[in-house]
Amino acid sequence: MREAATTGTSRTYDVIVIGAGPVGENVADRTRVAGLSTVIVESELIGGECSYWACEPSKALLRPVLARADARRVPGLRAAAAGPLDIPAVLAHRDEMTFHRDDTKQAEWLRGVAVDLLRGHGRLEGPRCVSVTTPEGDTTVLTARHAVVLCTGTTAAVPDGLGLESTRHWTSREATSADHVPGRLAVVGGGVVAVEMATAWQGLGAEVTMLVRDGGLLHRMEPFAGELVTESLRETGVDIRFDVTVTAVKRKDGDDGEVTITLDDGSHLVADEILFATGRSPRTTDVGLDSIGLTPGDWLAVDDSCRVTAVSGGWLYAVGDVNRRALLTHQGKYQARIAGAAIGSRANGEPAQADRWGRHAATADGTAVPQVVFTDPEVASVGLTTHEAAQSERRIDVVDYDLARVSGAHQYARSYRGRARMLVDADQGTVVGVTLVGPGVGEVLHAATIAVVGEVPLDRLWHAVPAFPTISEVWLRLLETYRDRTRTDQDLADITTG
Ligand SMILES: Cc1cc2nc3c(=O)[nH]c(=O)nc-3n(C[C@H](O)[C@H](O)[C@H](O)COP(=O)(O)OP(=O)(O)OC[C@H]3O[C@@H](n4cnc5c(N)ncnc54)[C@H](O)[C@@H]3O)c2cc1C
Ligand SMILES: NC(=O)c1ccc[n+]([C@@H]2O[C@H](COP(=O)([O-])OP(=O)(O)OC[C@H]3O[C@@H](n4cnc5c(N)ncnc54)[C@H](O)[C@@H]3O)[C@@H](O)[C@H]2O)c1
Repeated sequence: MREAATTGTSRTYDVIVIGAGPVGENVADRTRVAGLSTVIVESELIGGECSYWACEPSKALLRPVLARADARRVPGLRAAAAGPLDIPAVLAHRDEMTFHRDDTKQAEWLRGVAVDLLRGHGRLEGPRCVSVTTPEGDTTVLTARHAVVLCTGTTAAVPDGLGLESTRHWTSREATSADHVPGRLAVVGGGVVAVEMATAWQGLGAEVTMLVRDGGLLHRMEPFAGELVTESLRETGVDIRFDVTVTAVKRKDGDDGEVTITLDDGSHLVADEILFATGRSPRTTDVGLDSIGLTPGDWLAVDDSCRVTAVSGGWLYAVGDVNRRALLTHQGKYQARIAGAAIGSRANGEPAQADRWGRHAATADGTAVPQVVFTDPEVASVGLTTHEAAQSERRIDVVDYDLARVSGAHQYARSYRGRARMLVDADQGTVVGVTLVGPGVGEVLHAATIAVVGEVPLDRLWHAVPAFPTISEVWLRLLETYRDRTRTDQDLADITTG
């Protein structure tokens, strides 16, 4: 492969990546490993949303809250963990985890893997052509020999019609970077950001009210997940109001005053801050989609190798959040490894292995996306939910187990509350979905992911023995429950007679 070529303010590379979030970084690494000269364009910070305003800071805020909740359930620790959290220490830890929003180390990493970095805003100017406007206002034109990869991620979506353009409010960025605990925080939304941020800020001392338009929290997951999280948030003092819509938001005395929120039932709520955790929009409004016949602001549909399906010539890829397949860092990085390898093979004239579970197909996006929601209790899921299974053609058996009956859970916490569900494809005899809700279940999830991705027959899973006494023993209990339930009349006759 050829190295980068420079003429004046024009440069040619094999691959141009726009957006140096976790996904763009991984695409660039993989195309470089495949021997392709690669440039990455970043308009803000290398590391993207995840490193500075999403995964990392949110988990740094949540960790002390969840650790304290866990400690309070361990006999002998309750009194020691009764006190308030050391807020300056928590916020300082959060700032360390986000490197004080300094991306020097990430830039060094890019240099180390021989990826060129161009800071500025990238825009398509037609097939394989990208212009980059630097912060100083200069423009560089880049041409790609093989591929342009859009990894521009998403921004917070807020409702129209509330005048939010001129009313100070929080989105996920402010909720993860605030430097003080608000007295009263209203959280609009009932999805993942809403429940995590309500957990964090209530735990840090705010009085949180959740305003949820729909009838439950975490509505894309198994209903018992949202129910258990609701119960627990309410116990910690969060006021959760379902089936309400915000109709007006007004701040007193300009930017600094309290905010009055009007709801569609005519009631009002006064808070110090209001967080809109109401989903995401793709960052495609200003990336030159119109120059290639696409609509600015749209999500970018891709095939399993992450090639944009609406563009001919096979040169444009969209990887990570921006393709809407799974808005999760780990899944975007998985796509990045696959797309990077596919670009490498295609550039070398080799056919892509894009069949199901092939090297160049992000097959797991459709069957086995793991997710952990860091609430108390945690929610961990992979594969199908019961609702999704009902839409499929498959014959599915649903197996439930009360996690409180697992020995490891008893050891983990007194009065452990949790629940597990396993979905079995009755014809294949394999696990196609697992949801676990309970303290500490996040670390148990990967076994489920392996079972689903590996399509491990239940007959073989019996030989995967969970250590005693761990929460993983839930696997044995789920298998036993399924076995006992699916015994045939003949089996039962054999048992009673012999
Ligand atoms: C509060 C919150 C918590 C989350 N927690 C988790 C979690 O615990 N686990 C998890 O898996 N996921 C989590 N997510 C989701 C996760 O943040 C995203 O899935 C992930 O950041 C997507 O990575 P990405 O690289 O596709 O996009 P991003 O991280 O958004 O990065 C895109 C990059 O592209 C740059 N860019 C955009 N347009 C241009 C342009 N025109 N020119 C140059 N550069 C451009 C941006 O500046 C940015 O750096 C969370 C999200 C939120 C909001
Ligand atoms: N731990 C994790 O893995 C983690 C943590 C945070 C975020 N994320 C990812 O980030 C993505 C975005 O999360 P999110 O919570 O912003 O989105 P979401 O789609 O999960 O939830 C959005 C919520 O806002 C509600 N809503 C939408 N429009 C509304 C309106 N106009 N008024 C009132 N309510 C409205 C929806 O009903 C829903 O409850 C998720 O897809 C998730 O995968 C992951």
